[in-house]
Amino acid sequence: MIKIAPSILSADFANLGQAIQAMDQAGCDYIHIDVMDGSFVPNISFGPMVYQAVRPLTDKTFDCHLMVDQPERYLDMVAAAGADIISVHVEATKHIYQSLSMIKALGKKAGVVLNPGTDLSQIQPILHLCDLVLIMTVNPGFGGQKFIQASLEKIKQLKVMREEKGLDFEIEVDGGINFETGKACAQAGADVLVSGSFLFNQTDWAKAILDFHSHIDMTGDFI
Ligand SMILES: O=C(CO)[C@H](O)[C@H](O)COP(=O)(O)O
Repeated sequence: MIKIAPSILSADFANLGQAIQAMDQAGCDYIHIDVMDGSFVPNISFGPMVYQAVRPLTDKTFDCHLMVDQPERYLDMVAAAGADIISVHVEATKHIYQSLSMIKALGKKAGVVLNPGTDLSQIQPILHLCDLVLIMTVNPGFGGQKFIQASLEKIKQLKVMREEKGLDFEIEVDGGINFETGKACAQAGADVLVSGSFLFNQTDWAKAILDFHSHIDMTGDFI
């Protein structure tokens, strides 16, 4: 079944803990937490100390998206602070093989992320190290942007690559995800939908998560 990962970038920061607990109760699968450094992306968000503060509030998987240059510098810290999946941008490091190996050595699931303009060929040599591949469906840095339709072809190609190589990493998508774009991504091959502004703007989060599932159920071929 498709997994739903609320991006807490769209939460009310004055009540961050409550928002995470409410999404947990609403039935989400992962909690997606963006770490932005103001350099790799033009925005600044949460750091390891925020992970540490909210970690005791839920048992859900913390899905850490590192939007930072030289992510190797932060792997120890986010791992110790409670991240379960740690994803690094292939564009942010000269040493992607080493970064993924370090994440694995820390006992965490390793993910690689591709910006919309990055070709899948960039990650071909390291796919066997990945538990998750995150396809950005907007340019990273901000919530509330429009889904980039060309991402669908990339998701389809990645699914084919996974089958051809006999691998089992999850395919995650992030940016502009609503019921329609989420359904299209699931049809293309996505396993995990990150949703920020659309999900947080719904009045009933539990219903919205169920609705994500029912929208995707309707197609019948990926549940
Ligand atoms: O990584 C991100 C932006 O860089 C996000 O996870 C972002 O929060 C997605 O938000 P939305 O669903 O509103 O597009």
